[in-house]
Amino acid sequence: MTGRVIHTGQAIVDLVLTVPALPSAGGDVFATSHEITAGGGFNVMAAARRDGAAVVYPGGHGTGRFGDIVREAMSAEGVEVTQEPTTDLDTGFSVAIVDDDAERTFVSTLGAEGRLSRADLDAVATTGADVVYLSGYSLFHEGNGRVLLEWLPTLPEDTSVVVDPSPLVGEIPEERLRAVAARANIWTANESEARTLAARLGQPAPSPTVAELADALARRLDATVIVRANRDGAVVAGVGREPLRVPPHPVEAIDTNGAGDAHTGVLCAGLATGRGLEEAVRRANVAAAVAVTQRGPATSPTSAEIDALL
Ligand SMILES: Nc1ncnc2c1ncn2[C@@H]1O[C@H](COP(=O)(O)OP(=O)(O)OP(=O)(O)O)[C@@H](O)[C@H]1O
Ligand SMILES: Cc1ncc(CO)c(N)n1
Repeated sequence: MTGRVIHTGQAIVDLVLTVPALPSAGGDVFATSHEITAGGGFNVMAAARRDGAAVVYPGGHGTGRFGDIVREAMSAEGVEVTQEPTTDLDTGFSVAIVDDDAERTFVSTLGAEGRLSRADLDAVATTGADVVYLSGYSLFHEGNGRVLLEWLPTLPEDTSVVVDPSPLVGEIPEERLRAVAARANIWTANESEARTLAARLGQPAPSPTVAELADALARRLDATVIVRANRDGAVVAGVGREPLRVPPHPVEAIDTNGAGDAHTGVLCAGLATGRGLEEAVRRANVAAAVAVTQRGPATSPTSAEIDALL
């Protein structure tokens, strides 16, 4: 059965500034280049669309220049946008400062995206074939997070709920993580955030290998856990199964930004279009590998490109 990817994150604008080095606090520097693009959760949606899934965006989007940018980008990728634009607010944005080592520093603010309501989510009429994607950016946002946590228990039993808890900023109470865990089927995180998550859940540190980390998290969360391990590919773990290492697609990385979003988008697309978990992760590794060979955030390949490389 084919379902849709219901993306409950936020489509916001990225203001990307490339600098030789970050100035210290109070300092000044000229950017060597700049770019204004749709970003944030849009990258996940674009990746899922390109791998052939129907994608629904129930989140907010504003009226103004930034709202126009994200709407145009979502329309170009064929994302179904269910809300009308918010009339009294523009779309939010991230200022992303990229230094010479491609290290990114983000400061983000939500506009219309910060006003998710229960009615917005109910309007999607999620079915058991659909895959719901949740990210830390919305789960740990005060207003949106509360609405999402109230909505999760109302989902059909068969709906897969995929959580990327990034960013695990600040003091996220363990009870909030537990409330998400009560409904989430699949957690996916990069290695450093998987370690942070394990620590928040009381996992005694240090957990030596990625496979052991994924396995420990799967038990703690009572769910399938995927740990993205950069140039080592990914590990899939679950309760009652041996952790499985899914090898990387070997490439020469140029810009790793957006690899995680491409990975998660293609993972969700695979599950929504009826692929098995392992196959979905294999495809996600290929898509993320292609994404790191190109500069920019929404650089995920099409289904045909992934098929050709598998
Ligand atoms: N150098 C590489 N070669 C091959 N595949 C890679 C490489 N770097 C990343 N990948 C692929 O991209 C996936 C996600 O990368 P990573 O583990 O860095 O996640 P992330 O930290 O969430 O990414 P991001 O840089 O977008 O935050 C990996 O699981 C892997 O499949
Ligand atoms: C999925 C995702 N990635 C990145 C950001 C930061 O802009 C966001 N809001 N959502």
